[in-house]
Amino acid sequence: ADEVEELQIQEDQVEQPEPQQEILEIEVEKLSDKGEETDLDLDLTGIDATAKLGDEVVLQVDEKNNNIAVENADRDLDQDLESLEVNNEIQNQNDNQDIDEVKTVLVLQETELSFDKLYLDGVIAYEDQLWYSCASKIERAIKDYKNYKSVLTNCRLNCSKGLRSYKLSNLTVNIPEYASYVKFLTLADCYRRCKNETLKTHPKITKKLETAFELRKPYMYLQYCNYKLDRFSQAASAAYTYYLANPDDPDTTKNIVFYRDTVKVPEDDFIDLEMLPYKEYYIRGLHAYKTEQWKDVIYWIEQCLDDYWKQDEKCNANCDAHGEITSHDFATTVANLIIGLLNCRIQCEDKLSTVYTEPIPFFLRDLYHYLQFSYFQESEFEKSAEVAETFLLFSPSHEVMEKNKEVLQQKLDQIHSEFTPRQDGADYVKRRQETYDFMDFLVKNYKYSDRLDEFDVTEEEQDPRQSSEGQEQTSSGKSENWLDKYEKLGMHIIAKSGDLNREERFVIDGLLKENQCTETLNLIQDVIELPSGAYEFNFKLSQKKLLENPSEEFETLLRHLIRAVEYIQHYAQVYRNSEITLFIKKTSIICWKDLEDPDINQDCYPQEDGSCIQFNDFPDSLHPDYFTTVTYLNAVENGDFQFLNENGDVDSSFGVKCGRTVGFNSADRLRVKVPRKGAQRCALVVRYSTHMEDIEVDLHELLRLLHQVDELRYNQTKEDAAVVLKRFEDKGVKVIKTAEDLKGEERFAAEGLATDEQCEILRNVALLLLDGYVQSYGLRMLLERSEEARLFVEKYFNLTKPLFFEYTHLVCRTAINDSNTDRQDLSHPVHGDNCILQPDGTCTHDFPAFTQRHYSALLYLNSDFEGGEFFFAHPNKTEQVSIHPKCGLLVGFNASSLHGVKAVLKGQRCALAMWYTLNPTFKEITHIQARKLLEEKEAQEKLEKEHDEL
Ligand SMILES: O=C(O)CCC(=O)C(=O)O
Ligand SMILES: [Fe+2]
Repeated sequence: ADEVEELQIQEDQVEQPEPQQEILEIEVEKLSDKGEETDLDLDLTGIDATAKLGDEVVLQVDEKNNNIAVENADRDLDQDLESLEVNNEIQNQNDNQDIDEVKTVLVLQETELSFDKLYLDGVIAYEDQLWYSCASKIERAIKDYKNYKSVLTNCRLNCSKGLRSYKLSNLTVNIPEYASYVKFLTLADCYRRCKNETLKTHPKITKKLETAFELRKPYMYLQYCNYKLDRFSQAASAAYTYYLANPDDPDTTKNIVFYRDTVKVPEDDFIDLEMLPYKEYYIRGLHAYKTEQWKDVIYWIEQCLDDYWKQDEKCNANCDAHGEITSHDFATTVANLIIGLLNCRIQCEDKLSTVYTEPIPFFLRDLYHYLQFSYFQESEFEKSAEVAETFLLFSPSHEVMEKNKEVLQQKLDQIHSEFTPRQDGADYVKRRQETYDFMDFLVKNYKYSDRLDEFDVTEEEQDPRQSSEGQEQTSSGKSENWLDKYEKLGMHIIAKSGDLNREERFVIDGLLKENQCTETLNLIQDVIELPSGAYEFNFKLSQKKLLENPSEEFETLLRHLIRAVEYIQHYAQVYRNSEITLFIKKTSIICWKDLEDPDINQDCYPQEDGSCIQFNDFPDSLHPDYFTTVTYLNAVENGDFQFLNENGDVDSSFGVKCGRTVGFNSADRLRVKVPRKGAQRCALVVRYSTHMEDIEVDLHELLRLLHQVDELRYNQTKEDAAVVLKRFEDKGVKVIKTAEDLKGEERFAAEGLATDEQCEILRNVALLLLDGYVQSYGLRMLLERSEEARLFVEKYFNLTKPLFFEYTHLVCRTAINDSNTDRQDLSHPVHGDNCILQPDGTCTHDFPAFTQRHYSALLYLNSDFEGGEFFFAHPNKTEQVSIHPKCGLLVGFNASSLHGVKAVLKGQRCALAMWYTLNPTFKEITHIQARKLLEEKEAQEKLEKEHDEL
């Protein structure tokens, strides 16, 4: 009995890893089906030539009358015939063959049709609406591309492992310099030969074509052509496959929803057609884990690991093709190629950790955790110990695993002995470490002098048109472009590295707006005091608060904070102009207040991270792996930030204010001036590392929590669209213009969303807002009407995900001069609300556009003015249809629709303008705050009223 109990207790001590979950983020809209159905329905007798390359095709003389075959005969076959060898010989090479069974056989030879040509043909077939041909060509293109890629990879692997013979291996040279070249020459020769011998086709590839395949573009065509062929599960899988590589593409998410909700393709039929085996095993393993089928977990996760190593080897081998040639100088070119190669190898782990659309943190390491736990459950303690030890190579002294290890040591009676980790895992960790160290060294000692090479540019001049469209560019071009964009958004750089003596330092203004600072300061009510006397708020604390007291305001504030952090991270990354990713290592808000205890802080230097250190404790040199940004949240007199030099003297110093951001190496010397009595000096401090394993777990955990909060809230508020729309109808809301009337998709105009009285109140609110004073009934009206409008848009467009306010404002436009009524200019030029209209008429959804805005609506408040028509526009900015506003009229549309407002000629035009988003990260905070304010005001007014009545 003793033993049983012991077992119980120990098992409880073993903690389980949290399974990662990925939930499809899907936007909703109907599948846009361009034009009428145009399927041919010719009743002809065709030949079935639906075979793939390499198949034998027997000419069938039976009647077949499906239009697929017709289409095939029509076009597909004609084209293929050029590359077919018609093998009319009777198949009698084999003497034993019975003559009666002889058939005429067409052999499709694997000849010239390579993926480049197939893809092009597929696209042409798509344009010609030859759906069958399109689908089959694209499928073949994809297959050929896969084959092509795998040949290249295998050649690389086989050559580097010496599995192929080298023709050049007899080459002997005596000059040492030449000897060092021989290795590369033999490898290159082997690779070239291998390719020529094994490639079945000889595609002509351009960078553009390769990118198209890497971004899974062929699946976009495959999806549509299969859809037209009514092959819905195949179409759904193609759409899903495309989505995974392009999760931000709104059309694809729409399509997925269409297949899922309208066509009712079962969830399991959405298959990632590019899925690598280990990912599938991982998913199975995780499923088993959730259902506590330990044997299955072991089986699948072991399989997963096996295949992972193979894919990792391939990923590493393919990095050979990663370098960029940026110089004419031999040694510089080789050095740059090596850096490109290492960089690429470092990214393999991230790449392979992406099972869905985002890398799963600690993917590889946690495979060992799943195994460790499952082996334990199956009482295979030795194996459990082995994988525990392997896990610890990835994260030495990981608390949970250390505990588990102790349990295992007791179980196995090996109290003080170490276990032996797995060889493959150990090798991996070692190689990874070496690669990191190598790269670190290079970054420190070689790459840092990068800017010295600025004149060594061999690239062609960029086509300026291309660069404005955000095409691929050299890394330096890219960041300059970004900095320009940031500058346009009001993020003004006030001091850069040149001014600040140290390479990485910068100071910018305008990273946060005044209200963002105020909001963020509102967050920091629960803080912890640090030994230095400073106060800290962090994501760990916020998780706690979110769980204990889940207010929507706090939750939204947190989302805003996370967004701000991501923004700052991006700025820092771009500023450093480094290809090395900065991972967020730790985010905190640090407030220095005047210190009650004057002894603290006497002889140490207060730091932005809330510590206070001795001068001697400053590191001797900068550390290239760590970077810090500090974004101030309030203006403080006498709370300067000071960069110090080697002697501890002030090098440069800055006053602090909301939005000012300082970036510097984490090992840089600096000092914070602690504010005077009564003041507090708060800043958002983000520390970064170039190592992925340093990534802030609390941030991920918080994101997961926020996601859960969303799901929960949403599931509580879901309501059927038809029911809601009926309710609107009963209240007198009527759609007076549909998408068709308004000549575009996802547009409507409805009347009855506000009464004359409500309009009047809102107009007054608009005017009162100018003075910053609104009475509660005005505020209530504003919230009520905007909520009705939001709900109507959500339900009218039949969105299956909730629509959130992103930005709301009341705006009145007044005619400049009432007498001037022949103006032709626009009050608001033609634009899309979430994209930037380019001169060629396309509207690009790029930074700095508000790409998070998915839908827009305007609730008009009056009609007693002249001009001021709202209109939808063509890409060339000419008018499509126009609408004259009136009270209660709601115009709703997809935020990408181009539109404008004509000049107001006479009088004043008032409207409540609203932008909505499907992404809860962008929820409007002021809306939530206004609701809170209203509650407070109403309570106060009630009190006053009671008081009056007394
Ligand atoms: O006021 C209107 O009718 C439209 C305004 C608008 O399009 C905008 O502010 O983006
Ligand atoms: Fe607009």
